[in-house]
Amino acid sequence: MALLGGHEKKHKVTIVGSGNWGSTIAKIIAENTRANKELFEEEVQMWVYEEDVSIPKTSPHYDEAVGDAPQKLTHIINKYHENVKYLPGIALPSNIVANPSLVDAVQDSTILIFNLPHQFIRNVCDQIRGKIVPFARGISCIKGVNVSDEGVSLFSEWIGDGLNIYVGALSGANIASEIAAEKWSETTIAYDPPPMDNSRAPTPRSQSPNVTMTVTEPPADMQHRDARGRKSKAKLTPVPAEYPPLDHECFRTLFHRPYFHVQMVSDVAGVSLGGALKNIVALAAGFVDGRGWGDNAKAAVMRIGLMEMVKFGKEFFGETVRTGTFTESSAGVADLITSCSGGRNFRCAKKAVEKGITVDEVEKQDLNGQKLQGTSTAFEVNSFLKARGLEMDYPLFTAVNSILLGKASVDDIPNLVSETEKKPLSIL
Ligand SMILES: NC(=O)c1ccc[n+]([C@@H]2O[C@H](COP(=O)([O-])OP(=O)(O)OC[C@H]3O[C@@H](n4cnc5c(N)ncnc54)[C@H](O)[C@@H]3O)[C@@H](O)[C@H]2O)c1
Ligand SMILES: O=P(O)(O)OC[C@H](O)CO
Repeated sequence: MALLGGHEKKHKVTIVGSGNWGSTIAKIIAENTRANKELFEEEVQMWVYEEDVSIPKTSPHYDEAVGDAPQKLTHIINKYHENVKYLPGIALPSNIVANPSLVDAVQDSTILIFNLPHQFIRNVCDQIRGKIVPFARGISCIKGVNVSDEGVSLFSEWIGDGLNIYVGALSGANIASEIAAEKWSETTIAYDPPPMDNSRAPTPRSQSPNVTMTVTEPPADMQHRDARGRKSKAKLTPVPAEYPPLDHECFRTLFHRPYFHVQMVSDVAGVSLGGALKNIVALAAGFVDGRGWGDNAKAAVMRIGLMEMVKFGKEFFGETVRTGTFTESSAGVADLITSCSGGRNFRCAKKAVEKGITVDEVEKQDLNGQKLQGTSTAFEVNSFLKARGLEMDYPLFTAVNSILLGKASVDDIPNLVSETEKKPLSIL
């Protein structure tokens, strides 16, 4: 029987991750699957890294009979429709199912949303490799880059290559707590549909989208290209014609809300790098603010940081990366501004300088299990630059890493970045 959208099957969506941003994105998606039942299964699976959590006395869900006794986080989310640890005070739609089993949560899902701190993604992908729908497509909401001996890669591509699926990227000026409270914001989704998705695959014999199903191999000329324009390593399987197309319109419908406006673009590298590298700049902004230097100093590190973000993108991902993604989209300059105003990296770096303690110590004391991405990204990007003798070409990124390691102080920043003042302005 054909469904309303003219397709026999609907997409099933799983959110892999349930932290501050993961739970917020789950809320957005569950509202949209409920509103677009012709395209999506209403129920949304959310994989939760299981923990024992005590409900605080101040919570409306505190039960005298249970008291402070720890309960499973998945049980709490499914019973009270609230992630009391990572997104307290926000009602989650009842069509979100918190699932502690990663393999079970992703089973039969045709859309996978990866949303967890980047240090955990490797282990997660290892567990689900070969256990997902072969024609699934993904979106990575992770703000970080993957650095190895071979070089630097985007998490969207790293996940896609590992799982043999295509993965786009979502990033923007998106402080989760504001969006969860339905305060208006914008985001950018980079999705560059594989060519085979434009000429749909024949309907497979099996009626169930399980992993043993055989699907026709795409012709060689349908090989997808990665963000650097090279042939993608992922061996993609076409999406069967009985599903709604997984195109810009479909993803916009899945993510766009009246309070969360979506711009669709194709520059996956620019969007991903914007989200990852701004975290290093936000630490710098926190350092100078914590030192009491005020808005002029903060604007200076943001200016230099933006230059280094664009330079890094062009130098290591080639001309396919668009300068406009950094200077015009929510994933670029807008995210830089919001992160340097009220993000966790900014706030923790500021407090570290004010209190004379390390950023890691503030993270442990203040964030209740949430994870900063800027500290590890600063370290990873520095190892990558150092191995290539390029530290001095990125003086702000290098200064942030040196301050984190205790090898430089905030007072050194003006001298460390002063070479940038001698550079001529580029003509755009
Ligand atoms: N929070 C925000 O405002 C925000 C906004 C936009 C993007 N992001 C990005 O989204 C990504 C996810 O961030 P978040 O804010 O949802 O996470 P978070 O900082 O709230 O991190 C905690 C999450 O990590 C999980 N976790 C802890 N130990 C784990 C383990 N060993 N294995 C797997 N998971 C484990 C926890 O269960 C929890 O879900 C990050 O890349 C972040 O930069 C965050
Ligand atoms: O709180 P942060 O520093 O992880 O930043 C959150 C978001 O990335 C802002 O867009």
